[in-house]
Amino acid sequence: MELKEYPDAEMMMMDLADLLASELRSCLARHDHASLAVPGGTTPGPIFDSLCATRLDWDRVHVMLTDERWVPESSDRSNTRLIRQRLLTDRAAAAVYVPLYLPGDAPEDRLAELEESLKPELPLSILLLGMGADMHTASIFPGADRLDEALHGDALLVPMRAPGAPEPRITLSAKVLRDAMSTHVVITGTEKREALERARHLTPDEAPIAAVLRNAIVHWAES
Ligand SMILES: O=C(O)[C@H](O)[C@@H](O)[C@H](O)[C@H](O)COP(=O)(O)O
Repeated sequence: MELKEYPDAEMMMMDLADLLASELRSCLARHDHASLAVPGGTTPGPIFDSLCATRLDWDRVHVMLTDERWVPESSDRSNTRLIRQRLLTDRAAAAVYVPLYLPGDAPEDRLAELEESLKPELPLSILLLGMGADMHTASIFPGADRLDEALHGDALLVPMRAPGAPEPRITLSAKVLRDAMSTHVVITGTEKREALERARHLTPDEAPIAAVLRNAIVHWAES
């Protein structure tokens, strides 16, 4: 794992947007398309605000989420809604969106279709992850009902229910996350920095973020 510390979060978000753009450009120079997976939650919005205005061949970029809360897009808990509003806009409106949610009562109802549309995107070219103070990443939560399958199984996508998550989730599995060509984790604040340090000495079953740290660059700013 490599840790990059920044003087402040604003600078970190701008730098990360530039870094993701340059990785996308170099991937597009070698392949006909690039796949970019991004988290939802509260941290990455400013990265999206900057990245969406970047000049690149967005129509060859396939964008998806690392995980989704199983709520309709009209909900303000929807990560799809977040990236439609803040990433798939401006120049990036030309990107191809690969969904991680389809209307249905439960993630299990639409799992097969979602997996089919994900398959051609793998391995992911560029993966950006968030992390919770409980050391979850994507929606792979400690104590989740299908944690073992998400960490150690062959599935690409796993439905999840966890004490720390108010609604059912769907998440890329650790296998998909680990196979990404380039992995960045973005975190802010002292609590998450301490959680990261703890995770480095724990197993993925205790600290799911540990499953992806080996090849990741972690970007951190205090605030
Ligand atoms: O849907 C989600 O919640 C995310 O994709 C999740 O994995 C997120 O990255 C972490 O929970 C951190 O969330 P914050 O950035 O809100 O702290």
